[in-house]
Amino acid sequence: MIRIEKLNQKYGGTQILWDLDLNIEKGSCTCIMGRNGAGKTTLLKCLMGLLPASSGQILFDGKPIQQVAAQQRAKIGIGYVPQGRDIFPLLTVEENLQIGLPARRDGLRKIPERVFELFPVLKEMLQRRGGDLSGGQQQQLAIARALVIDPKVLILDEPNEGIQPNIVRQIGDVVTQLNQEDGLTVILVEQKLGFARRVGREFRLMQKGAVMAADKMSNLNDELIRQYLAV
Ligand SMILES: Nc1ncnc2c1ncn2[C@@H]1O[C@H](COP(=O)(O)OP(=O)(O)OP(=O)(O)O)[C@@H](O)[C@H]1O
Repeated sequence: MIRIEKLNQKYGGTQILWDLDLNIEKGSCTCIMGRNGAGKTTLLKCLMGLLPASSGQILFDGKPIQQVAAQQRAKIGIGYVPQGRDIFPLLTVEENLQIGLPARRDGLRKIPERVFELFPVLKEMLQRRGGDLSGGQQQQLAIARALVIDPKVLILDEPNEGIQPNIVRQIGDVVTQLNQEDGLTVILVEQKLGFARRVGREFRLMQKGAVMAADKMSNLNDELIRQYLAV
């Protein structure tokens, strides 16, 4: 579904991604892991078109997408939940959710009921301002907003940062449901090993801007953890 080949990215003169290769199969749930500064967020931003790549290829469903503008990538089915959530604090929950509707490929202009099945709290809070929600509720809203576009792939950047444990569990359950019941392909940048193991079915380990190891989550052993994740 997503194939990245020899991707290079630079911030000014500093190269962050180095000939990065990544392959994501349809229906998979993949955790991208690595120490701080390994380039995980930079990779997602390149995938979303929020940062230009200096060279390399990004294929989505077999087609190169580098020329597709960031705002068009939602329309081709890439749902993105950025680090820090980025919901609109002055808009209501309902307005935050409606923003994604024009990007739907099927023309539906109503928030799908599935979103409220997954996040019932949002239904109760439709008229509240986004900025008045708790951090955990804002994260749920950010995920719901990405789902409103009916994505083919859902990309989440550290969805559990600064969120209380019971909401982290709920978010994990929702991601698992989306992947296993709805067949949605999921890519998750995650630092917390426990969450990654519970939710991810595959892993990719990054170091210095490249993917160093890729396998099923059940094969994430102590040696790999020591080499690529331990601080
Ligand atoms: N806007 C920027 N300008 C210059 N350098 C940047 C910028 N954003 C990130 N970097 C650098 O790029 C490198 C990779 O950062 P990135 O955020 O992609 O890493 P990460 O693996 O997501 O780390 P973290 O887990 O800390 O979010 C880091 O060295 C960082 O300092």
